[in-house]
Amino acid sequence: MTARPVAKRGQVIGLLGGSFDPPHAGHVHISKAALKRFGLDRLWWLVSPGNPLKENGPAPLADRMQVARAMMDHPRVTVTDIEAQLGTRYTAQTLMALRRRYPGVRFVWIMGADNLAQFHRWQDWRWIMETVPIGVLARPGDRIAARMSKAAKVYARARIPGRAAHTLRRAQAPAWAFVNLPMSDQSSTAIRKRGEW
Ligand SMILES: Nc1ncnc2c1ncn2[C@@H]1O[C@H](COP(=O)(O)OP(=O)(O)OP(=O)(O)O)[C@@H](O)[C@H]1O
Ligand SMILES: O=C(O)c1ccc[n+]([C@@H]2O[C@H](COP(=O)([O-])O)[C@@H](O)[C@H]2O)c1
Repeated sequence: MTARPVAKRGQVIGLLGGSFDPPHAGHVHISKAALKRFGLDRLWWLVSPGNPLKENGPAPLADRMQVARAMMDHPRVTVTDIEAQLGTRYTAQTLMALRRRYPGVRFVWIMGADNLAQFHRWQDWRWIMETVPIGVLARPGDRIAARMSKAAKVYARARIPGRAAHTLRRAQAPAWAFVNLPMSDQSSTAIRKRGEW
């Protein structure tokens, strides 16, 4: 386990949860874009003990952490295994625990478009929507599915236009923004399929 990340009151911290099995250039790309487009002070990579919706468990957490650290070298990004420390796996539980441990810090959930498309399958997804602002980044093949998703429809009125994405940091939930950006076609599945991990 690693040291718990430090955060100051008033900071706006983006949370990029993921299996990172393995981490890749797409993660680095969206992290830099998220910092900029959503006006985040910091971004934490929450390297998950295991996605609760995925049947096959990922590679050992220590291996994924090591590669993530080597790959994501940026002064405002922290790679952490805090979910394993908190004993949480579902995002709603993680957010509850983080909000308790970091009073005065504003958290923004960050995800790729593929996750918005499936978001309504997550545990307590409405609570997540109504508790933290959500920043969504375009991903090849998933933009339409994301925009047509149940979560996008149910919370259509809470959508902030992409050009105003920088206001997400101060927005009251429910609030979400979808930003288009030059897309990366990198994926962990493809890397695993090629036998490179
Ligand atoms: N190329 C990409 N473009 C946009 N978002 C991405 C990209 N790769 C990953 N993400 C986002 O980063 C977060 C963590 O992704 P994850 O670790 O699952 O990688 P992945 O490539 O999606 O893995 P897998 O193929 O195993 O599902 C998710 O919110 C995912 O949507
Ligand atoms: O809470 C849930 O029900 C839930 C269901 C699926 C995925 N998540 C989270 O979404 C993030 C992205 O997962 P993944 O496996 O696509 O990288 C990661 O932090 C998971 O814990 C969370």
